[in-house]
Amino acid sequence: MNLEKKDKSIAILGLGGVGGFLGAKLLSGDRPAGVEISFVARRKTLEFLQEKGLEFESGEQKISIHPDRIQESGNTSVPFDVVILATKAPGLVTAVQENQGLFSDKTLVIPLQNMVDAASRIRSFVKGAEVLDACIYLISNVVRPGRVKHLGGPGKIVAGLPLQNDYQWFFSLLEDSGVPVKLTPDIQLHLWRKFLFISSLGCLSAAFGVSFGQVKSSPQLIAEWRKLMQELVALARADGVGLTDEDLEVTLSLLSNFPYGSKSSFQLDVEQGNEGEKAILLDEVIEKSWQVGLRAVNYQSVGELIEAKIQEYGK
Ligand SMILES: NC(=O)C1=CN([C@@H]2O[C@H](COP(=O)(O)OP(=O)(O)OC[C@H]3O[C@@H](n4cnc5c(N)ncnc54)[C@H](OP(=O)(O)O)[C@@H]3O)[C@@H](O)[C@H]2O)C=CC1
Ligand SMILES: CC(C)(CO)C(=O)C(=O)O
Repeated sequence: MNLEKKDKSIAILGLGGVGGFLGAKLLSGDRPAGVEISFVARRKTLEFLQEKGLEFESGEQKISIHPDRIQESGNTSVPFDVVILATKAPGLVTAVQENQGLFSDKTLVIPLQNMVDAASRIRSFVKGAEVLDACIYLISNVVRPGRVKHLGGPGKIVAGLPLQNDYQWFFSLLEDSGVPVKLTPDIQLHLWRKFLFISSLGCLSAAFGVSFGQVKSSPQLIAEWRKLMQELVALARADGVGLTDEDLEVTLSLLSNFPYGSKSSFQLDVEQGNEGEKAILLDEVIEKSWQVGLRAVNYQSVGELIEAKIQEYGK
């Protein structure tokens, strides 16, 4: 890859499943000398990274990785060329607000949360930086703070088209590091299709305490899942995004890509008595449906079951 004369800098904010995966890929790949990579972390993750670096496991590969710089979240002052946002959805806006030093009007910002509107929520806090709608196809979890295990998925990033052409070096670097990239004008459709899967299956599996395999083998659960997806399709259409019944069938078929015992991360959170990304995956679906005159009654029903489970497991 040819770099321009000016050096380039990349910050990853949030070093969990997604941030750790990308950090490990970028740092263990064939990185040109002019590219600096920094981690922005907090609490136990920060301590572990400072002491031991990032421990990353994928299949047979087990590596320990040290970025060029590790910064404490909330204590950042130098703007970067690219900032990857990899916190969970509920903490996204706060993380951005408390790290405004990372951004300038020359920065490209890539939020990777499972949300349909992450970019628009943070745009006013990033000092005129360009923010791309984006998502990542991956299964990668924190084993303990600072230690990340990649379980599956290519880590492919799908993003909207940047307004300027200045960022090709970054997308080439990702590709060269083994992270596939697709830039598309249809990013809203991609985000909604992903959300269709993550939100409906996450809520269903959390509400009934079932693995993906159990869902697949139960006609009754599949019927419940369809009802949730129909409510999302209606909401997407009200939002001007043309999800179709075919998207719903494709989403159903995605279950075959997962091992029988797979669980959604939302279900794992609920089983720990945590809300996890409930605000985005469930509460806002109900609220936004209401705002456009739809009644997401099936989401409301699973919401009650999930609330009871959080109370039960949280005791
Ligand atoms: N994991 C996956 O395979 C996939 C996840 N996603 C989505 O990507 C997003 C991230 O998920 P995931 O990586 O699993 O989440 P994790 O919880 O594993 O990682 C989030 C990390 O962000 C850190 N963080 C939160 N707030 C801040 C802050 N203010 N400053 C610095 N660090 C912060 C957390 O630290 P702390 O522990 O201190 O809170 C944690 O280390 C979610 O929206 C998820 O739905 C999408 C596709 C796949
Ligand atoms: C479905 C899965 C495990 C993989 O994309 C996921 O990301 C989630 O549950 O949030």
